[in-house]
Amino acid sequence: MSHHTTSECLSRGCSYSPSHSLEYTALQYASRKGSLDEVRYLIDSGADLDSGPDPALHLAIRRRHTPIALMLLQSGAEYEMRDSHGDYPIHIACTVGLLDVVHTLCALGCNVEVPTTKGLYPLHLAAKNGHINIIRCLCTAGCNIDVKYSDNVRADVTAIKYGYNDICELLDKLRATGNRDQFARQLVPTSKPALKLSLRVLGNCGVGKTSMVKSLNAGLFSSLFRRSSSLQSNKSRPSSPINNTQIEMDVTSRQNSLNFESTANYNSTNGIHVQNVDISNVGEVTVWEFSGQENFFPVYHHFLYPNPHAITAILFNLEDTVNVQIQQVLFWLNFLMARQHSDLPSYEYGKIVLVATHVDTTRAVKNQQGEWICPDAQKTVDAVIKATPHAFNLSKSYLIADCNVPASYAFKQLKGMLSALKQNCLQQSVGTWTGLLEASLLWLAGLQKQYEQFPVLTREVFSELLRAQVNLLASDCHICELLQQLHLMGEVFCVQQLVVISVPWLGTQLIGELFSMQFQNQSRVTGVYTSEDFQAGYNQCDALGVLDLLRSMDLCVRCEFEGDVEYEFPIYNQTETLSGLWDSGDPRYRTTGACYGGARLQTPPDTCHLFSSIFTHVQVDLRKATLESGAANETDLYQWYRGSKLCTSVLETLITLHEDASTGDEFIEVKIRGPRESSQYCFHLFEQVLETVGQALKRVCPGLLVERHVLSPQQLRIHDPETYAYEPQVLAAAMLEAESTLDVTIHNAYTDKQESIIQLVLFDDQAIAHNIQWGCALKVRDVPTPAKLKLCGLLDPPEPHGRDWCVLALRLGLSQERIAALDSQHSSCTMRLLSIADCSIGALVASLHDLDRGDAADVVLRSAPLLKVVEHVDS
Ligand SMILES: Nc1nc2c(ncn2[C@@H]2O[C@H](COP(=O)(O)OP(=O)(O)OP(=O)(O)O)[C@@H](O)[C@H]2O)c(=O)[nH]1
Repeated sequence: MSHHTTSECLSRGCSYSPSHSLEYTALQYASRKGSLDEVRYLIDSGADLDSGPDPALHLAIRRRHTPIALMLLQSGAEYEMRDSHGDYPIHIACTVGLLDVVHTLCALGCNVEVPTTKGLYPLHLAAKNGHINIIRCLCTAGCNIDVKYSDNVRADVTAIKYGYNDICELLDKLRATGNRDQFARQLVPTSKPALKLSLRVLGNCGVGKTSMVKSLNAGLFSSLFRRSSSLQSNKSRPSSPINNTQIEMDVTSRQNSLNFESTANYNSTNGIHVQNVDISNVGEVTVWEFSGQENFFPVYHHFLYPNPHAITAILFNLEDTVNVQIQQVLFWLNFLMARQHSDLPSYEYGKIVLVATHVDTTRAVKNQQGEWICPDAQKTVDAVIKATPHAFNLSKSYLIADCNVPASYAFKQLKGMLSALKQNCLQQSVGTWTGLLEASLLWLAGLQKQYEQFPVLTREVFSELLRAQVNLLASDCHICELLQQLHLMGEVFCVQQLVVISVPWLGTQLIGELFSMQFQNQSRVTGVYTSEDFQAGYNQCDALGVLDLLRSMDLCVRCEFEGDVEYEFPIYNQTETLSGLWDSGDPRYRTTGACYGGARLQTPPDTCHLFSSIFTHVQVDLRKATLESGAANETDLYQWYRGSKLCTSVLETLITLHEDASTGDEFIEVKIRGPRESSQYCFHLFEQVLETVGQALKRVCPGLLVERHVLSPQQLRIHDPETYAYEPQVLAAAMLEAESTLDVTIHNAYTDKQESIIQLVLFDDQAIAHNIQWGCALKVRDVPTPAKLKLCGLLDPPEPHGRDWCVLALRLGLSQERIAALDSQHSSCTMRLLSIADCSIGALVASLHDLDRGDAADVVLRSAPLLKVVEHVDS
């Protein structure tokens, strides 16, 4: 131990050990050194946990190795024992400030009122070192707050002496209120689960989301009333929004079928309508109704977080053609799955249920139970299930409803599903109800009134208020857990450092207004606001607060130019593309040897329209990255509607969103150019921009599968309006087959010429090859998780000819025992297999081909990374 640590320790109150003179056991050594693996191994091999005089536990805590200390405690290490300095573990933990360890010690029932040999109590030690959360923990565990140090000093006095007034104040208040026991009891977890179900309702405009929620909300009497009102609304309802002529067109034009605009003949929901609905036999359910209007989609990922207590309903209208129904449902299913982390087990997101609506206006008939029989609905559901084998949480059973009739079979079924989910959750007893949660729920109702105007607090203010008004002893950990529970229940919405205490306000008054068509039509075309401008446009509450919240939700970026602060909202940017943005006549890029390169990011062929709701987030991240890189970099970023241009000294990069008018397919194009001899620079900037774009896509849509197609540099150089894009699976297959990757050349179908891999991705500079690793040589773990999930859909189901995951495992050299051992971890066998397979991507593809699973091989080839930039190795 160094001299420095010695004096530090002495001043902090716990003792100093001349440890090098002691003889340690292996466990003591490993614990002191902080080697978790060694400690685990030694514990497993039966090492004596408590050999002294300085036991492993004491040593680990002194060196602040929390995980080791916790492991030793879990394994039964003795904690009521002094070390060579006369300290108990609790003394050391209170001195150095290991809250988790103190927490665990208290939970194990350790004595919190034992003094050190110098007469200091744990409370004094924590007070002296300013660990207020540990003070809370000790008080919760029942320690005497009036206990006096040997010179007759109380802990609050110690705190004052060392300048920790907050601790003194806490102890004073505790003494004054006399509610300490009640506070402590509130923090004790009960066996009752913290459970409130959520129902998320998604679908295009006018499919019946609002009507369904209203019916769900209707009591017996109002339900009688709703039936008659619905008849009226049907009468007044003009012909269905999509008429027959349009249906004919839909077969060729996917865009038309994915019409996200609402027709004017009903009141379309704006934003996200969040409400509590009390359902008989189920109890309170938070219902989230997501508007079908496209302008709101960019915020939905914030609300589609993992929640095993949720059911998500996707509605579709039976008045549409089957084709349109399928496309709409697939859109929403892909939209949802894109927002799920593919590596989380699917139950984390709850079940997805399809609901066919408007059955009353079709020619469907009812059976004796009152259940609708509708072949069209069946066709749609079958097609959707077939197209998405990897949607593991999609329920096979679906509902058919007239959304305006609450007392019908479909609603009974829906309530049955919610009730079954509740039973299921109760059995698994997820989450723990505490008195604190209960008290907080009551308290929140009052707080919402108090902050009605702008119901947003920082976590810090929330904690302060909660402690002042609910529970003085709630530690940061308690509050963190409480906020997670409240967030999951839909009672609050936490984003970064902010807590929104009224979720309905957030969904309707804030998002519903600010991103409505009406507001967007009046917004500034550049999307750039000063806080005063913003206040003028939205005067319901303080602009700075709102801007802070929107910034936390990544909807705008705060930019400071020479002391002036502006907020950029790519979501409002309606600026047209500037002409001359990518001027073919620019002399810098006309010389021979000028560098050109580009890529097209696409979602898989069977998906469409997933990028529009994300692209503004790409623009947010591009702005942030530009600000972070600093002005020193001579970097300028121009942004317009669906496009950005980055100018970095001599290089130009264009990032644009395109939609193929004939198919509705979308892609993000990234193009770069630089003068001659800038290949290295181009290559690295290009990869960096792709990384930024990729990160933004991942942030919003962690489950989105993105393919990287390569644009022909030959054609980019001559500004050919129709540039050929090489498909990733073609490139990857060619590279796999070639003896040497650098020799690969590929045929350009537009120009009928060959282009080499060096030209395609290395800016015609072979030297760059030293800085990269080719995709096929990467390991299976580098396959993006969404692609792995897709493989699960293909390889999990047992195959009569054994062409499934079992045989794949054998081919990859994984023994039977290994596979069997894996069975207990993940829900999908393929996912387990891919998580441990240590072979290259190329080997995986080869094995899949050997198994005659071209479909699975294709998924890998399309989505595997093309290359990976490795640490700069100078050639
Ligand atoms: N006949 C019939 N009409 C329905 C049914 N469901 C909804 N409607 C009618 O269709 C219109 C639109 O329904 P909403 O429930 O408002 O649609 P929505 O899905 O909430 O639409 P947005 O709020 O725009 O996202 C209303 O006039 C409803 O009365 C149904 O099952 N049968």
